[in-house]
Amino acid sequence: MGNVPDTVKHCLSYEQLVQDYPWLRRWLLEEKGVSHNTCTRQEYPKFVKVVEVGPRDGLQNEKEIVPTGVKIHLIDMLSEAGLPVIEATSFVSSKWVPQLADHTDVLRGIQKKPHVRYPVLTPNIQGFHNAVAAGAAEVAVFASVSETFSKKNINCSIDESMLRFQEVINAAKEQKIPVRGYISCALGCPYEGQMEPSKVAELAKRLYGMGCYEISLGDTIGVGTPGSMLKMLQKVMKEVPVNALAVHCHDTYGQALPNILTALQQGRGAFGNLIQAFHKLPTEIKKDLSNLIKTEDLRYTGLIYGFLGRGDGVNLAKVMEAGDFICYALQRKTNSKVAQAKYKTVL
Ligand SMILES: CC(C)(COP(=O)([O-])OP(=O)([O-])OC[C@H]1O[C@@H](n2cnc3c(N)ncnc32)[C@H](O)[C@@H]1OP(=O)([O-])[O-])[C@@H](O)C(=O)NCCC(=O)NCCSC(=O)C[C@@](C)(O)CC(=O)[O-]
Repeated sequence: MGNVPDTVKHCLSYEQLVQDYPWLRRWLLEEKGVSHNTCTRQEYPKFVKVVEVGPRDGLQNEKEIVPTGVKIHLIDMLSEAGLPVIEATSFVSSKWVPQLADHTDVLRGIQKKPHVRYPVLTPNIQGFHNAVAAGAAEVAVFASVSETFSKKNINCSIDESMLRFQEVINAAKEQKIPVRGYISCALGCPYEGQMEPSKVAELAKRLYGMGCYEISLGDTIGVGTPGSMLKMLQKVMKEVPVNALAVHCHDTYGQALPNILTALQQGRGAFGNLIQAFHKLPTEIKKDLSNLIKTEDLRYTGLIYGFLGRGDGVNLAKVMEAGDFICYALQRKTNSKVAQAKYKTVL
């Protein structure tokens, strides 16, 4: 591609720029000897699955208990918006996460749509049994690559957590219930700092080997960059098939979107999201710096770059309505850029 700098070559809207600006086209051709036809776009997967985690991850650390009816309505609105997977709640200890103590009522109260999946988090066999009794048809276990984080989050070592998860996975297999596996701190831990990509890969391999159908790699505190994401994924992809990987990006430093785009360029097909509400995890673990990428923002980018919106049935306006609803219920201002944008006509 001649002397076109990498930054331009990799600019996602390069083709559009060249089309829109004849002087740029002429300059490239005459000065640099580059025909615009030789420039290619970055490739994205044809299909990207969005796992909406707002009702669980977004709400789990709200100090004031959100009424069960609000949670149910939020999930129903997200179902109406056409999102294919909505993580509904967690079957964890109410002493650890009081906000989600109403997990059974939430799961029983929502209007389940036939084509929508509603996974729930289950840290152990007790959580699994409770979840199944409440009607869960899919569950997720959540490990961490950091020993300290594991202790603080689920009160056991990584090895102990694996024994618990194996128990959950075995029971789930018997009932033909699919299990997702999360790995927290894949790009950094609030206690231990940087994590070795090879350790993430090893843990991902373990969880996948144990029977998780998908491994979601969590940038739990949002410290990743496209560079560290790429490095980590390259290791993990050697151990787990690419179509069984997902990313779950927090946006502490505003890097979630570039990190997701980097992952998508490697072929990842799924990632966790959050509609507009602020995201907070147990304050001790995440302070309130971290917030997940907003579904509206991700979807907007996806529509523009073409990796979302190809007849997948997700309605951005309805996702935004759900965001407005939960922000109103929590009396928060949205921090979604798309929701804040004044001019909506482009949508
Ligand atoms: C794992 C435990 C339960 C261990 O907690 P523990 O205190 O070690 O549990 P235990 O086995 O010693 O039992 C103590 C009590 O908890 C009860 N208990 C035991 N298990 C359950 C259960 N499943 N559901 C309800 N109750 C339960 C058990 O019955 C007993 O009750 P008691 O006899 O005292 O009345 C606890 O540490 C816990 O609930 N942790 C969850 C914390 C959490 O949800 N954190 C946020 C998750 S988000 C995340 O991890 C990151 C993610 C996924 O978003 C991705 C990313 O961003 O990286």
